[in-house]
Amino acid sequence: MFKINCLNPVANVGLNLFTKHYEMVDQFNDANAVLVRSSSVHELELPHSLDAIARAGAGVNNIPLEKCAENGVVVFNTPGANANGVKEIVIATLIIASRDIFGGVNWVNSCKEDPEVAKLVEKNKSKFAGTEIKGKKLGVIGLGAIGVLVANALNKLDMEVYGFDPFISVDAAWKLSKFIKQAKSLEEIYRECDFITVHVPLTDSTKGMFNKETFEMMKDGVKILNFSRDSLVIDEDIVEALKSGKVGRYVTDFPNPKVCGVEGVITVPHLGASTSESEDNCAIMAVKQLMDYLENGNIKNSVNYPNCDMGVCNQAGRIAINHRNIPNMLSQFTSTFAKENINIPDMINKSKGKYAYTVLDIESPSTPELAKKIREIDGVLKVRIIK
Ligand SMILES: NC(=O)c1ccc[n+]([C@@H]2O[C@H](COP(=O)([O-])OP(=O)(O)OC[C@H]3O[C@@H](n4cnc5c(N)ncnc54)[C@H](O)[C@@H]3O)[C@@H](O)[C@H]2O)c1
Ligand SMILES: O=C(O)CC[C@@H](O)C(=O)O
Repeated sequence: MFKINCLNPVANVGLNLFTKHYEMVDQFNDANAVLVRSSSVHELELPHSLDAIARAGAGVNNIPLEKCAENGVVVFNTPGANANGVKEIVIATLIIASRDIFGGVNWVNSCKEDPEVAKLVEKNKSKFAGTEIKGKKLGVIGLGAIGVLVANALNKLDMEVYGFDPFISVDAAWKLSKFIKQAKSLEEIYRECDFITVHVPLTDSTKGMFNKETFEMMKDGVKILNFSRDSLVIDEDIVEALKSGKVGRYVTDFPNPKVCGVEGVITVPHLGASTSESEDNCAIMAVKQLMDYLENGNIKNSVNYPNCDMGVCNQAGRIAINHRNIPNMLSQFTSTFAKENINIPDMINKSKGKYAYTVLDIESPSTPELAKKIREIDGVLKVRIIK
């Protein structure tokens, strides 16, 4: 029986895929696998029972990836599963940010007792006028699952779109419309664009990328949208830039005390992926990936271990090993089986950075004694008997 803990509510359409071999548990410490959305795992001790964490979403900055890898815990995410949800909210808020729609709506609500409200509106509406997005320059930073959809969609709404992503995948490049212009540097985006939307992960190199110096390069009144992560932006600097008029509007999906209520900031309560479609897609993908890992040892869409697909085991036994990516590991695994006179008809070994993963199908059922012998090899981080 596999024990599953949910750190955040995850859509039932995903949870319902778990079969009778799975049990939901309340405690993180009792789990073999964990489903999480935005809750932080950084502060939690990883129990020995834990084999995998699946992030029902894209960003994994709430999970200690290295600590998990060291403990043989595979971390999954669900690439692209919520990208359309984010694309749609970016389009909506970009249009909202181009006029003072919220200012106007709030003002009208404050006039609700006035019997002359209709006349008042016609007299005052010019205070809330803005510009159209057609023909304006949009910079899209990060052309992954979300950035590509955003760039293509806003180009179809007649914006002149510039994209910047030095690490763009072949897959994403195929999906990008030929009308998207390639920016050669971030600086080009900062200097040229009227609107900038950012779709990169939060990493050491992207943290604080919107700061005093970068705001100085931008056009006066530039409108910035951040549906990626809070810490990409230095709050004190953007508040200053909004006050001076350098930045015209800041749309953020990550409200915090420094930006909430500041004039020119449109705070959205982390709604980027909050659509039933996105939540269902993420839950289904996360649960399927966990089940395939727990039942078959296969890895798909991990962010700290390599992908690996051995299908369903049709031999007598299967052992899965999470280990360091160092010399001499494979020969030690195979010689352990050779000493027991056990044949290995099939195996796979993959690596990703410092970590590697090996699955061996063997001609007799795996035993705890065999698993113990493998676990004792220096560099092995976890051994699981799949069959
Ligand atoms: N607001 C929400 O609810 C919500 C939902 C989904 C994702 N997100 C955030 O959006 C981010 C992007 O999501 P995605 O699904 O598009 O991820 P993705 O992995 O498909 O795309 C990220 C892209 O950023 C690029 N990139 C990385 N560093 C870069 C840099 N320094 N400059 C330019 N490009 C860089 C990568 O090459 C990749 O193409 C996630 O990491 C997450 O933080 C937020
Ligand atoms: O789970 C959510 O609602 C947000 C997910 C989003 O931030 C992500 O990175 O995928």
